[in-house]
Amino acid sequence: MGTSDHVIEVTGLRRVYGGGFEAVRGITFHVDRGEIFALLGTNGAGKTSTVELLEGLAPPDGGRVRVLGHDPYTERAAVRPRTGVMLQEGGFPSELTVGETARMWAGCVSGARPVREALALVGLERRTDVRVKQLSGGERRRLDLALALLGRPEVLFLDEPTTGLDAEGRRDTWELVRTLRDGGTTVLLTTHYLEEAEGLADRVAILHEGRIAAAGTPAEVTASQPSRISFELPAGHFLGDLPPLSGLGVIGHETDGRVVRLRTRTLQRTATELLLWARQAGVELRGLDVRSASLEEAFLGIARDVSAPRAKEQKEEKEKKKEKEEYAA
Ligand SMILES: Nc1ncnc2c1ncn2[C@@H]1O[C@H](COP(=O)(O)OP(=O)(O)OP(=O)(O)O)[C@@H](O)[C@H]1O
Repeated sequence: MGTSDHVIEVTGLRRVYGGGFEAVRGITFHVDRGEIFALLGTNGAGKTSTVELLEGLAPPDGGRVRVLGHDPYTERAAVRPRTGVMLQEGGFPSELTVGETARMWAGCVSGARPVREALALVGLERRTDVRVKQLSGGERRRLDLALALLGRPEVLFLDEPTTGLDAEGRRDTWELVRTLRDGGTTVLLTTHYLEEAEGLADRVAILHEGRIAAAGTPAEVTASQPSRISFELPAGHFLGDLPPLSGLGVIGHETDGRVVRLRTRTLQRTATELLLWARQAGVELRGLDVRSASLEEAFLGIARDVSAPRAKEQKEEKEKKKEKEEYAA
């Protein structure tokens, strides 16, 4: 792996499905040892298509993947024993019990941790004798995770590990992922729970239509989006009574009855000016709420920004085609 601490290295990666559909369109990123890296994106953005290439389940149609310094597809034997994989669909024999399934799996892994320990990590130690088919959806996800952990992997791939889990199950899973990371495991995961990714991931990449639309720490990604301030207009006051909004650094506003919502890229300045005005006017700003953009807002903003020019292009193309057809007729 050279001197680099990049446990996962992805360069110009492409995946094209039969019929020519390009699901992954040249993406580049890396994950360092002991990092939690979250791949986020709307449905169909290309997350699973990417993770499958990292797991060595298919060869890329362009670009390069390295996991622990090896090509996960052509050098599977070198990579597989050091990685743990939790797919979206586990698919193990449903007639076996939890314990039998885990023992069978452990038999295929060298240096496996004790089955009891793996099941205890995910809170399934009391379900050892239950048949897999009798488990709830959330319990199956936990069993998937226990199996991925059996080989004490250095790198863990988790594709939507908390889908189907209740709030407590999700919290426990994230806690476990954090503990594994603190123990030096490198984790690459996908999730639809943006709030949780924000608290958990060291770095994220937002995929949109097969491309990386934004990447960095959650703070870096959210910094590109405006902050928000909302409050209730004091009785007897109107929007026009506030100092000129552009002078406060406000870049957009809306009202809903007496509630005012402001957007700003200079949060401290706008909030300070607003509070100074309130003090001078001797009024209270009820329901005052001041907040930086969340990862969810950044996510929606990015999806909108990337889609808007595409939608415009498509509309123009349609109009041109219509004009041509009318001309031909
Ligand atoms: N085997 C396949 N053949 C053709 N197209 C596929 C195949 N698998 C996935 N796709 C398409 O590739 C695109 C990306 O799919 P992918 O499953 O990677 O997205 P995702 O980001 O994981 O979505 P989700 O959040 O819904 O799981 C989608 O448009 C999907 O329809």
